[in-house]
Amino acid sequence: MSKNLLVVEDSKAIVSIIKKIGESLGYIVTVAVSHAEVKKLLQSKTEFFAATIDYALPDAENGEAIESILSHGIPGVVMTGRMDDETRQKILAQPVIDYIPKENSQAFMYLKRILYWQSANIGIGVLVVDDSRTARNHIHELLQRRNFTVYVAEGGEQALEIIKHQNDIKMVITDLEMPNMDGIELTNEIRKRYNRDQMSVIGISGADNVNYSARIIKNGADDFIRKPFCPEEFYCRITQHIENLHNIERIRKAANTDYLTDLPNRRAFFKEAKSALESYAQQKTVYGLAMLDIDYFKKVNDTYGHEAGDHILKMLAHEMRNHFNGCSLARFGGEEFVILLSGADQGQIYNQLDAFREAIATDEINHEAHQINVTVSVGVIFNSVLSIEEQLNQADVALYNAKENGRNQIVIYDQ
Ligand SMILES: Nc1nc2c(ncn2[C@@H]2O[C@H](COP(=O)(O)OP(=O)(O)OP(=O)(O)O)[C@@H](O)[C@H]2O)c(=O)[nH]1
Repeated sequence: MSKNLLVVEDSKAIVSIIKKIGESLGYIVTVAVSHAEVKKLLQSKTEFFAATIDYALPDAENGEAIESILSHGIPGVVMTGRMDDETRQKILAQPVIDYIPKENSQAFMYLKRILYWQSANIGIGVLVVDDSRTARNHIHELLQRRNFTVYVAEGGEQALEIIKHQNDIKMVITDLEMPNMDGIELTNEIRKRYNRDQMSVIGISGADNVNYSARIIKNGADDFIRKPFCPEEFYCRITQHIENLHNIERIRKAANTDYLTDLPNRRAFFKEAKSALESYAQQKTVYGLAMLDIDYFKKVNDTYGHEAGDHILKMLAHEMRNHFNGCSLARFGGEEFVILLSGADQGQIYNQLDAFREAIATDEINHEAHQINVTVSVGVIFNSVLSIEEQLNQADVALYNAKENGRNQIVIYDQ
């Protein structure tokens, strides 16, 4: 669902930039050019997810709009042309999401990141570990402003218990000096279970010991923040680490996904299928491994064009997801797909595959002005003790036979 963003700004040029940024991130943007307009909007029924607030407005030159907005529980990012330390301190003394000096175009790039993460942070868990309640509460409050789901622990053992049960946790912020298990031991324990691509660990300490920062990083943490810290620095570092995790996840997904159909690719399938076959063998589950290929696909491309061919591949993947929900699916390349499915017995698996074959043969796929019919041939192998590669070869032999026999049919590999 789209979220409302309130943009408080009296410069038309800046309004237009922030509006574009907000809309590019899917926000519905409402603009107020004065404090009077802000007050009016705050009386309305619109619920604002966040606000960007210009510090100086014609009728509120000293940041009065900030308090109005924050007092309505709306998280606000303050944008200001004033660079003096007094203004900065005054703004940061209030519970704002962040403060951005409008120095150059980088300020707007930074705003875009904040607005993106303000929404994307929902659902990301961060665990705060500190034996001091005051310190815990302070960090908890800072993280909540950024919409993270915050968990707290008083020490290392409790932290490990929470991590075990909450799989949304992507970051742990830990104090270093704690009784029983300290931050360094905790970091070590976390790294035995999660690598740096999976969870970020940040150490925090107010101790004078200058070796702490290097020590915790050498023990597996990603960063160190010295207390007392200013919220600005805290937010910059947190955002950077969350972005790193997100980028790694994106790269991993891209490496394992077929760009056209969004199905797992060959590499991802092998990994998934190997562990599925192990568990089928242990539990004596009946399964079928099917290779599927679109018939005369070259002719489809030649007749309707490559785009129509792409559309058919996407539609076929969509239908596969509908028919084989919960099974391992993949596009192996070209017009070739793989399905690994379990069932009560071979007959039931065969019928499931045949229902799919029939649905594809019956469906008309609309592309531009054309209604296109395609059929698929399938080769399937049932439970086997051979390696996955060999099983796939045998399914491929069966697929070849299905093509030879006239296509639009399923052939079972005769073991
Ligand atoms: N549109 C589109 N076509 C693709 C893609 N990948 C492979 N192809 C086409 O798929 C066709 C496969 O042709 P062939 O291997 O001759 O097989 P076929 O025409 O389907 O014939 P049979 O498999 O024997 O029924 C070729 O024309 C490829 O260009 C793709 O990503 N998009």
